[in-house]
Amino acid sequence: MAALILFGGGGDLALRMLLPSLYFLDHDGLLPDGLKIIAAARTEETTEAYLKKVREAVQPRAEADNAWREDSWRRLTERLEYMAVDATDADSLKPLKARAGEGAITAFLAVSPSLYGRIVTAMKTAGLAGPDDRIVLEKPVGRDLESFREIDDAVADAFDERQVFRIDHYLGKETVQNLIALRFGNAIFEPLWNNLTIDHVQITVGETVGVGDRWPYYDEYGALRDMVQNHMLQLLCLVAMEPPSDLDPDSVRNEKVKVLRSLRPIMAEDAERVTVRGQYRAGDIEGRSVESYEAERGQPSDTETFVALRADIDNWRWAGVPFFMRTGKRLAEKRTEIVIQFKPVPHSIFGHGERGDIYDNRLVIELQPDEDISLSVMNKKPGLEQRMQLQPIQMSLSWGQDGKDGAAPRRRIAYERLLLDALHGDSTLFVRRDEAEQAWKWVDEVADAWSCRECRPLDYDAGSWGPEAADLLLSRTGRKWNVR
Ligand SMILES: NC(=O)C1=CN([C@@H]2O[C@H](COP(=O)(O)OP(=O)(O)OC[C@H]3O[C@@H](n4cnc5c(N)ncnc54)[C@H](OP(=O)(O)O)[C@@H]3O)[C@@H](O)[C@H]2O)C=CC1
Ligand SMILES: O=C1O[C@H](COP(=O)(O)O)[C@@H](O)[C@H](O)[C@H]1O
Repeated sequence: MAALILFGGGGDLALRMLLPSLYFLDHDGLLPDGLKIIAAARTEETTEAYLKKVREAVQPRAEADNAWREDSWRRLTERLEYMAVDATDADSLKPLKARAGEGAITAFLAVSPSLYGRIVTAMKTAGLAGPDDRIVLEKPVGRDLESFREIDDAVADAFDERQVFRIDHYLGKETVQNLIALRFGNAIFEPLWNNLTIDHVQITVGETVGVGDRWPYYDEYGALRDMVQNHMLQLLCLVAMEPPSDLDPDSVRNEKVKVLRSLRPIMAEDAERVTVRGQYRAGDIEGRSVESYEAERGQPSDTETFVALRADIDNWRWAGVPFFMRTGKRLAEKRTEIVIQFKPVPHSIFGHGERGDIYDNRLVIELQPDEDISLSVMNKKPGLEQRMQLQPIQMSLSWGQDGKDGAAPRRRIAYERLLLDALHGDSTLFVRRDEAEQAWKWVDEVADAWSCRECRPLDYDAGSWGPEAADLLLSRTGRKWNVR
């Protein structure tokens, strides 16, 4: 019988994301028959007390989706138990091994990455790293290339690469997978997907939340390492990669690595021209006053809570097409989107002026708050005017209403897909070692460029779209952000 072990089973990630995901999977009958789930952390508590906490976390979320059923909850509780263990201590893990039984083990490390090395070593000693076992690692693995390699070497000492599942939860998001379907399941986009037709690409991950209590972690990492190294570069790879020969994990990941290897390094002399660092001061968000990062942190800090960058991909497909990325905390909106901005028509036959009424076509892949893919195209305004009037319209390419009773399907938590794939041993949506290495290499160069130039973060008001310099990054090249 297989077992899933959640190290850090009482932590924020486990209670907010992993256990609700497991509830939904069980509710939908998707968990493997007989799968045991063992939540493990150091706190001494009974399974009963633990289940009470889990229920408090899961029930409101499931009710909000009209998916709370007592019999589904009972089914989950029959397979879920809690064990108090110190995961860094092999002796403490031995009873866990006995409880997990003989089947394959999937261990999810929802603990601080600083413990990964010691935990995998203890797992190996305790017999929890057999050839059929798997390990799932949460990001961030390391703080730079060197520390990534140090941790990953310890992991590689216990597990083969095929057993290691490095999570980037953005890859579990439905729209991110839909991007793969859009690009490679349709013939119409591929001929346009290059520097002949595309002017530039924008990737925005805006958050309204602040850093808050997470500052001890965040202050050491900042937005570059927390978001760009992983989520944003993964999105960039999926937009920019060549068509893989199939959906085999290595075929897809080989293509992503090629993109990362083609990223032009950002050197110290480029830092001011192609990057912007920011940090929020106090401001208003959604009608509420919020404090500055410095106040949350309790002292001044040089950590960036906002980054905007221009990335260039030096290959045939993308030569001359800038990829603009921006992400930040305490921005005006919670909004994640990828914008593919097409070039203008070569000559306008409509009206006067340089371009007449024409707006350039734009494909917007929205991940949050809504999931949607829309293409803006020009259309004739209805009417009998002498001169034909045009208007842009948005064509939504979203998936259809194919849920139960014709309703839209439930929006799944990204971890549902990823947990299921890890349990089935499918690593397509996980990050391979060389991918993480290349991403760290590029990010390290940006961080080095900043420290060479002593680039301090620029202030921005909470509730804005970041420092003005982020707008200038585009306007200097005659472009602008889709949302400002
Ligand atoms: N929270 C989030 O939204 C996100 C988190 N992550 C990553 O997920 C991981 C966990 O984060 P988060 O849940 O926020 O952290 P928390 O601090 O909330 O939880 C950590 C958990 O680890 C347990 N733990 C600590 N030491 C040990 C040990 N030696 N043996 C067994 N269990 C231990 C703690 O319980 P106890 O003290 O009882 O041992 C606790 O249950 C981190 O890598 C983080 O970067 C990534 C993306 C988002
Ligand atoms: O990994 C992380 O992601 C979240 C944003 O995730 P989302 O799914 O809500 O977009 C971010 O808040 C956090 O700082 C980062 O560690």
